[in-house]
Order: sequence, then C-alpha cells, then structure tokens
Amino acid sequence: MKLAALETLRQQNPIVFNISNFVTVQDVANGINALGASPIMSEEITEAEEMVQMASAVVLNLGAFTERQVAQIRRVGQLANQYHKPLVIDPVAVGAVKYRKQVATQLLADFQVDIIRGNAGEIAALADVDWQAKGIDAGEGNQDLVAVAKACATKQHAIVILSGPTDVITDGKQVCKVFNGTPLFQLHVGSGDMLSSVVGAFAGVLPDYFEAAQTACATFASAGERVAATLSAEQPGTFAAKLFDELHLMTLQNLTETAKFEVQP
Ligand SMILES: Nc1ncnc2c1ncn2[C@@H]1O[C@H](COP(=O)(O)OP(=O)(O)O)[C@@H](O)[C@H]1O
Ligand SMILES: Cc1ncsc1CCOP(=O)(O)O
Ligand SMILES: [Mg+2]
Repeated sequence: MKLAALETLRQQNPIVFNISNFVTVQDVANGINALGASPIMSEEITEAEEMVQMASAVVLNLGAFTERQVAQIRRVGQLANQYHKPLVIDPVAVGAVKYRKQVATQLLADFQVDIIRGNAGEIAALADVDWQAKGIDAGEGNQDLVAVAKACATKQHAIVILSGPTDVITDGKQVCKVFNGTPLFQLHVGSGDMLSSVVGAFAGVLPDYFEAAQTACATFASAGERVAATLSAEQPGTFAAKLFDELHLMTLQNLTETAKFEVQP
C-alpha cells in the first residue's frame, strides 16, 4: 500500500474526467477537489476526445444513465483505452435492475476497464453470483466477499474493489482488505460515487492500479473514520460537511496512523 501517494496526488493535482450522475455530481466534484485532484464533468460526446486527452484518469459512473449518455460512455471508454488513460467504472445498482446489468455488461465488453468499484450487490451481479441487492445498496447475500470479488475480477479482467464495512480489493489473485470506515458513510448518498472518483484520482498518479485502488480505499475510509470519531451522535449532515474538510486537511501522518489493512499475496 502506497499511502505516500496522497502527497503525490496533492503535488500533481491530476485532472479526473468523470461521467457522473445527477444525484451526486456535486459531491464527487467537491470530494476529489478537496482531496487535491482537479475534477471535470461533461455530458457532451462532441468534446469527449479533448476531455480524455487532457485527463489523467477517467471515471464512468452508471448511476442514472440515459440512452444518449450510454453512447457517450461507450465513446469515452474507447477513447480512454486508445489514449491509455486509467479507466474506473462504478456500476450503480446493476444488482437490482436487470436493464442496468445488461448495459453494464455490454459496456464492459466494448472497452477494457482497469478498476471496477461497487458494493457487494453490484460486484456480485457482475460476477454472476447469487445475491439480493437492494436498489443502490449492497443488500443481502451469504457468499464469501473475497470469493465474490475475485470471481468478478477474473470474469471482467479488472481490478475489483468490493466496498463495504471492509473493503476488499483484488486483481483476482492477490487480495487487500481495508478495515477502516464508519457506518455514517451509508447515511450519505454519494459516498460510493465519491470513492470511485477518489480511486480515479489515485490511478492518475500511481501507475500500479492495484496499489492505487488500495490507497484510495484506505484514504477515503480513514477520512470518514476520523470524522466519525469527532461526532457525538449520528449526524449525517455534519458528517458530510466534515468529510470534505478531512479529505482536504488529512495529512500523510494522520493517514498512516489511521489506516488499517492487510495484503495477502
Ligand atoms: N458499515 C460500514 N462501516 C464502515 N464503512 C463503511 C460501511 N459501509 C460503507 N462503508 C464505506 O463507505 C464507502 C462507500 O462504500 P459503499 O457504501 O460500499 O458504496 P455505495 O455507496 O456505492 O454502496 C467506502 O469507503 C466503504 O468502506
Ligand atoms: C440515489 C441514486 N440514484 C441513482 S444514482 C444514485 C446515487 C448513488 O450513490 P452512491 O452509490 O454513492 O450511494
Ligand atoms: Mg454506489
């Protein structure tokens, strides 16, 4: 795990091109901006090539796509491959809506994604593992999460982040678990979307995408955990506001003291 990449990220201020959803776009922009990256969003296919060329990383969020946006996403994904830009996908609610799974599966066949970031319900769906996802949430299942994440990574030929109380990050063989976090993340819609773009920001400065995925998970979950430790009750609004502050203020030393993880070769 390369926690020092937090400082590299802040020095390099990578441009992260996000195709976002209308629900969480502002959280995503402000979240990665506070951390030290430079967000840019676009809904226009005509400028896709310029956007991808200028970006250090590309994040495709499938949270609320339309047919028109799917065409844009396909083009941006193909351009990211052509220009060798790290490509992250967040398959929102593919475990709960059959149409979303069909579209996501087709997109994953149309271009090569480097990192897939989803909750257990979403990653199980892309691994074709039985699971009861609930809308945008992880839902219920009794399969082993490491096995689910590995199956998804192998099937989709990508690094997979299965986020939740413990984040599981795998390339299909090696596994890293990040134990940080707080249940307050679940009280703020957009936590997962922010994490996916934080992953893009780290992939924009760390050429080893497996390391980038791990570091992003540890950084984001540690920031939330540090905020939760300052609250005296479940305060979703205060949590969200302080999360932006912490993403900006957290030092490498704070991160190193907070991060709890294990890597299995
Ligand atoms: N119960 C929990 N305890 C601790 N951290 C959590 C919990 N649930 C989610 N997280 C954290 O919240 C962030 C967003 O993940 P997740 O909730 O899985 O995404 P999504 O919003 O897409 O469902 C991650 O950093 C994850 O570690
Ligand atoms: C509520 C909602 N509906 C469509 S996308 C979206 C946001 C999902 O955000 P997250 O997965 O980060 O909680
Ligand atoms: Mg999500």
